[in-house]
Amino acid sequence: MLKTPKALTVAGSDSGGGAGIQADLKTFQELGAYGMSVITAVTAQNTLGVQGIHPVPVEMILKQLNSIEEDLRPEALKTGMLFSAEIIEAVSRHIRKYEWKNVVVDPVMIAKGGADLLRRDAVEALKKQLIPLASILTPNIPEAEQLTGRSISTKQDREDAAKFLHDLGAGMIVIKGGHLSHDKAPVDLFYDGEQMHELEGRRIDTPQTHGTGCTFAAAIAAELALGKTPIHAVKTAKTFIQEAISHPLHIGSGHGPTNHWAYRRNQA
Ligand SMILES: Nc1ncnc2c1ncn2[C@@H]1O[C@H](COP(=O)(O)OP(=O)(O)OP(=O)(O)O)[C@@H](O)[C@H]1O
Ligand SMILES: Cc1ncc(COP(=O)(O)O)c(N)n1
Repeated sequence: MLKTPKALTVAGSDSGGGAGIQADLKTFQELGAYGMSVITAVTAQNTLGVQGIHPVPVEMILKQLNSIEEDLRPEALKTGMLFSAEIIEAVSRHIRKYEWKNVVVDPVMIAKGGADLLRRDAVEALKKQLIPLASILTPNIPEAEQLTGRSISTKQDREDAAKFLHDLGAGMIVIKGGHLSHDKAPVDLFYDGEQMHELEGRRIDTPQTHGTGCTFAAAIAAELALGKTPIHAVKTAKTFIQEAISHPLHIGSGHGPTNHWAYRRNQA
């Protein structure tokens, strides 16, 4: 019997469906991994912004993790919005205890509209507890600046930041280029612990970029669950997000979601 690849997302729910758990599950499905979720926080959210955040109690997060551990152990997992130091510590302890492999950490901090998705006092827990467990860490440029305490403007700065994060314990790092200035291509920098690779992209001038980081990290996790190598996984994720941004859905009147089925449609 063929084994079904299973991928888990540990993240916040986005009622608007463009980011968080909802974006992750759609991405897993499109890439052929069976998707599972542990919800860390419920957000009331749409394309205009975040209207409310309700963190899930830690005991309930642990119950969700244990239910999956006992019966449905994933081949890969992805973390997104973790909101507090308490949640980061509980999730990290679980990953360590059960030696979960293929851990993609998207260090979500601030939503596109400016809402805090991670408490400021939780950054240290992220650095100390979770980053050392990351097989692949995927900060955007402002997140990499927060984690390294350095400002990042040049390519050399991005390479130095990737090395700094590797020294914190992350196995591999992708510094995403979405936040580079608008006249620049959104090149992502992938550091595999030995070599730097540039993941080329074409900038699409659109406001429909809600959940791009979630989708990108979820695509990496799905590919790792399918048994692909890290370099293959990040390259597929880059193509996946490029297609998803290139074929927007025009939903809502703010930062709309990307189009998760564009990749598969273009492969067909
Ligand atoms: N306008 C764009 N055109 C093409 N690719 C883009 C664009 N914006 C982002 N990307 C790509 O999308 C991926 C996610 O990058 P980004 O820097 O937007 O992450 P993020 O800020 O964490 O996203 P989010 O916070 O929305 O989840 C990267 O591969 C990046 O290069
Ligand atoms: C639950 C959740 N997780 C992550 C994001 C980040 O996505 P974006 O930066 O596009 O708002 C979000 N808005 N909501």
